[in-house]
Amino acid sequence: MILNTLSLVNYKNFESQVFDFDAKINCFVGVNGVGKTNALDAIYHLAFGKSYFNPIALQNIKHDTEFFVVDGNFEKHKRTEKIIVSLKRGQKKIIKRNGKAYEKFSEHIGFIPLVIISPADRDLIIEGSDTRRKFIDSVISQSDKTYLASLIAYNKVLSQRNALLKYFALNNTFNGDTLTIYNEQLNTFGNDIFKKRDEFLKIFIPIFKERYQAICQSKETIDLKYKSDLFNGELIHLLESNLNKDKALQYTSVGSHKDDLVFLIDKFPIKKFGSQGQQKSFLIALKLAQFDFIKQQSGVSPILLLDDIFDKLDENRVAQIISLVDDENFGQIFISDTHADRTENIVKQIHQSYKLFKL
Ligand SMILES: Nc1ncnc2c1ncn2[C@@H]1O[C@H](COP(=O)(O)OP(=O)(O)OP(=O)(O)O)[C@@H](O)[C@H]1O
Repeated sequence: MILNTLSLVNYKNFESQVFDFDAKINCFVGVNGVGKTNALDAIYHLAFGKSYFNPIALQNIKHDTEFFVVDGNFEKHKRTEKIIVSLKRGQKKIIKRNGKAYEKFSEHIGFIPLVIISPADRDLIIEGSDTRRKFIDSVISQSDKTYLASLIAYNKVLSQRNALLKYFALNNTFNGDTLTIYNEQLNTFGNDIFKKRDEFLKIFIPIFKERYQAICQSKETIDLKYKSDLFNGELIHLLESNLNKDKALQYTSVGSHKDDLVFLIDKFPIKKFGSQGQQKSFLIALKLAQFDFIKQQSGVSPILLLDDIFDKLDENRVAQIISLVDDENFGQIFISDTHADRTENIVKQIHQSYKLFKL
């Protein structure tokens, strides 16, 4: 998977910009606030139809302008694929592949395999469990369309069940029949989600551990565990046995929407006991494992976006990451960094062609 050219019109701080990329390594360098991350985000936008950093679509349009257009020419399986994402104020976002607009954006997900490593990944460690579920979900749904469908269906039934529990409490009433229907539906979709998350993590965790050990050279041990209510039994039974609690809380307190990932370093939570460099190494390992998994599933090397990853890492860890990128069959890589010299020195050590874009 290669992005050959990228053209931006009114995308964040870019008024009009065209990039002609190298097939291997591309570096955006420049001072703070010049648009390095925005350039990476534009590439992310082409793969996922949305920004990685700013979920409010309208805020990605350049201030005081009416629309943005992000236009990329990719090469996949030796074919040219033109992806255009555009948004005009007051209208719906449009994603086109080779001139044809998608009816459902979810159909596009996975078409451009891409992994981003960014300082914003820290949210995976410090924020709530929904951030970690979104991470698992985004990895699985890049290679499994039915997973995304189960997830959407599960969330729909979940909000209906929660609304019903609220209605019961508000009107001091109860109707077990409607609840049973929701329980059965949640059970079907929830079991499917649990099975897929479990299967995915059984493959993913060993890859992740290997990646971490390669970066830190076995100085510390880390672990990643899947936590789910569904390890304690079928969801339908859990929903039944928690009914009184759910009625009191007025929401569904068990199920796949409570799943989490536990991150440990030397058996303790990394959030509290990991140093900044260890946390960063953990997140990079997580994302590199995501890269490996997607590559394994799709047979295509995802595009790798490395946003500001060299800060806070010691020379050894940077060297390890470089040798990983050098040794193995990585595809195209985009790097952003404030230090042009540092970046150039680093990429020179990788025996691949590169282009440096001074913004
Ligand atoms: N909708 C928008 N319209 C205009 N400018 C925007 C918009 N959204 C963000 N910006 C500008 O983009 C700039 C930030 O760009 P970006 O995050 O890409 O910087 P960077 O080069 O990665 O900086 P750093 O080195 O600090 O990480 C800011 O100046 C911000 O005001």
